[in-house]
Amino acid sequence: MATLDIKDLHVTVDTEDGTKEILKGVDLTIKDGETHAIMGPNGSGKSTLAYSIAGHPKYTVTGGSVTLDGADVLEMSVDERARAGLFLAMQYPVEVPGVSVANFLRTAKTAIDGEAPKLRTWVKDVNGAMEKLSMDPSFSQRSVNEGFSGGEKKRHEIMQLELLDPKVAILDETDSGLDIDALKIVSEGVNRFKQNSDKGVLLITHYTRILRYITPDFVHVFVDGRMAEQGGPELAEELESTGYDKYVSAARA
Ligand SMILES: Nc1ncnc2c1ncn2[C@@H]1O[C@H](COP(=O)(O)OP(=O)(O)OP(=O)(O)O)[C@@H](O)[C@H]1O
Repeated sequence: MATLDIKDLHVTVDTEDGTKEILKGVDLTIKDGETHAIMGPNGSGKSTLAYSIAGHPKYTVTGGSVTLDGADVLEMSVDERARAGLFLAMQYPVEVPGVSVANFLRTAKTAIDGEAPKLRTWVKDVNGAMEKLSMDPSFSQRSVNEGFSGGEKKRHEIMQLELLDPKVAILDETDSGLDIDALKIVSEGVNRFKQNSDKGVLLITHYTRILRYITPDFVHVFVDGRMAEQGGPELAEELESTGYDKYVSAARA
C-alpha cells in the first residue's frame, strides 16, 4: 500500500527580502498505482512542493500535513522519509566527487533497507538495471554526477528508482535535457516502476512530451503555489495548445 496525502500544505522560504510564502495551500492525494503529473508555469512552486515533501531544510512548512500511509512525513528526518519509501529525483542533482555510482547506490540501499544487500545479488541487480537503461558498465565506476551529461544524470536517477524500490517516486523535470532515445529509455524505466500496482508516481514537468510515454492518471495545473485545475491526460494536451494564461489570470483575479 502507498498513499501519499498532502493537505493544505503551506511552505515558506527565507529570501534576502524576507520570508516568502511559496506554497499557499496544496491538496493532493496519490493512491496506490496512480501517476499524477504536475504542470505549471516557471516559478509557480512545483519544485518547492517536491523539495518540501522530501524534507529539504531550505523550506519551512508553516501549515498543513503530509502523510505516507498515515505516517506523518513532516515529523520525519530526510533519511526517515527515504526509509519510509519516498524517493525524490531532483532537477539539479549534486556532484559527489570521489564516490562511485556503485558505492553511492549500495550505501543508499543499505541505509534504506537497514542492512547491506548481498554483494553477489547486488552486483547482478546493478548490472541488470544498467542494461535495461542501455548504460555502459563503466558508468558504475564514475563519480556521482561528476561530468554527467543531462541524459546520464536522468538515467542515473532512474537506476536509483529501480534499485531502491521506493513506494512513491517524485520525479522533478525528468524530461529536461533528454534526447528522444534517452526520453524513451527513461520513460520505460518509470513505466516498469509503475507497473507495480502498489507504487505511486508524482511527475513534475513543463512539457507534455514525456506524458506521451508515461501516461498519467491525473494532470494538475499548478499556479502561484496552488492547484488551479485537475483533469485526466487530455488536460495536458489542452495545455500544450492553450498554455497557462487562463489559469494565471484566474489566480491573479
Ligand atoms: N531558496 C529560495 N530563495 C528564494 N526564492 C526561492 C527559493 N526557492 C524557491 N524560491 C522562489 O519560489 C518560487 C517557486 O520556485 P520553484 O522552483 O518551486 O518553482 P517551479 O514551479 O519549480 O519553477 P520552474 O518551473 O522554473 O522549475 C520562485 O519564485 C522562486 O524564485
